[in-house]
Amino acid sequence: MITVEEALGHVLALARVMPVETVALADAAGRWMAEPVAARRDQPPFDASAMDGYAVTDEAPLGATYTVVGEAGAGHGFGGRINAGEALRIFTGAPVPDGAQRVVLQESVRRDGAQITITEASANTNIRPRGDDFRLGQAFGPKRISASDLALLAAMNLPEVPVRRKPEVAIIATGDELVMPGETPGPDQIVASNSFAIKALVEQAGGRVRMLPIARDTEASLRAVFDLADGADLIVTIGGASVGDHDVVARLAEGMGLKRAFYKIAMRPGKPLMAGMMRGAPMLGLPGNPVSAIVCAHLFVLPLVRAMLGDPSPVLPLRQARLGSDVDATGPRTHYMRASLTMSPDAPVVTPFTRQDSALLGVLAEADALLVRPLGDGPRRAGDLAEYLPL
Ligand SMILES: Nc1nc2c(c(=O)[nH]1)N[C@H]1C(S)=C(S)[C@@H](COP(=O)(O)OP(=O)(O)OC[C@H]3O[C@@H](n4cnc5c(N)ncnc54)[C@H](O)[C@@H]3O)O[C@H]1N2
Ligand code: MOO
Repeated sequence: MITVEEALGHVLALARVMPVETVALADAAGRWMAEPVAARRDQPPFDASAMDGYAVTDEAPLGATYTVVGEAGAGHGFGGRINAGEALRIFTGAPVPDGAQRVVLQESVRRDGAQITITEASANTNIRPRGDDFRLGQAFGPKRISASDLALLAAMNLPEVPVRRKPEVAIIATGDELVMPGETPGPDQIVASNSFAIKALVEQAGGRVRMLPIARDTEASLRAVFDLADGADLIVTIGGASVGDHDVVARLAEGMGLKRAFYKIAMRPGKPLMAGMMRGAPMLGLPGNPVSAIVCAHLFVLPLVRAMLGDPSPVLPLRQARLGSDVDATGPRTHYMRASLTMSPDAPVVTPFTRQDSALLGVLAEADALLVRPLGDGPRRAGDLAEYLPL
């Protein structure tokens, strides 16, 4: 068995960065920019007023008076220049006229006809200089595009963005015992669950999912479903990964050309994970136990998807917290314990649940974090520092 770190290295080595496509800005949220983009203009494109008030040519000392000579609004500049003793009525976002040194707030003047008098002096110029936000040609990205990034790209006048094509992940649940949610299970059957969590995780990471029909534990059925995965960028199977007589995924995948990178990891849950290249696409064979499959998706599927999207840091760093309870020594496998996370004044506190069976979806749904107990670690006391992965 190899360690989680070694396995991650092998998994990331399977990644090929996705090709580039161009999408409209309105469709770019959450996509991965493929290359830096350059601003097509200065922002603001002119010295702009930050307030509603009057533009004047000096420091507007208390008691100074000016004659109002015209008006500028957002989208409607004055066009001319102002001279000493003159003021321009100006509104937020309007171009500041040539000659102006500051904009006095309208609350800080008294107006009589065309005459204004300063009633409150201020050191603020209330002018946003041209290019204060960004400059023509200024580079931005590449990164995953957030809501704020969309606004910035729009302001840069970039109607389209080059992004990485979303990797398509084929998900194959396997097992004679499985039916889809909403169907009526036979007496020996259960409802397939893991694939829904894994689909959601892949989509959150920026991939898309081809959800394939459940494969039965026969060579013919698995072969047929594998054929449906043709053309996917990543194949994820669930179940049939262990040593049982009906665990046919590994055997069949190898018969179909899987070039295995590894099989079995020193981790709990998730020991019988398998990875390799199959028909030109990376394949991850996840164990069937629901929590094992979902933990493996967090630890391996998501970093692989992120690497395919060009994320330079596809593996999320572990975080530190204080243990909320004593924990036993770990055995020969790194234990990813389902845990709750609470806040205390100095540090977060991570407390593992008592029940850690890898079949318990109810416990997983309660969990905020996976407490990472390194393999071979001794017993630890409440209050000791420990590492966790947020869920
Ligand atoms: N003799 C041994 N038995 C087992 C070992 C072992 O080392 N020696 N490893 C155990 C571990 S650890 C795990 S994890 C499981 C993994 O087994 P498989 O990957 O072969 O998974 P299955 O046998 O197909 O299923 C296990 C369990 O999970 C349920 N399952 C499967 N797929 C789904 C799904 N899509 N949704 C919900 N539940 C699913 C399935 O019904 C089984 O109950 O093997 C141990 N055994
Ligand atoms: O590794 Mo299994 O995934 O412990 O339940």
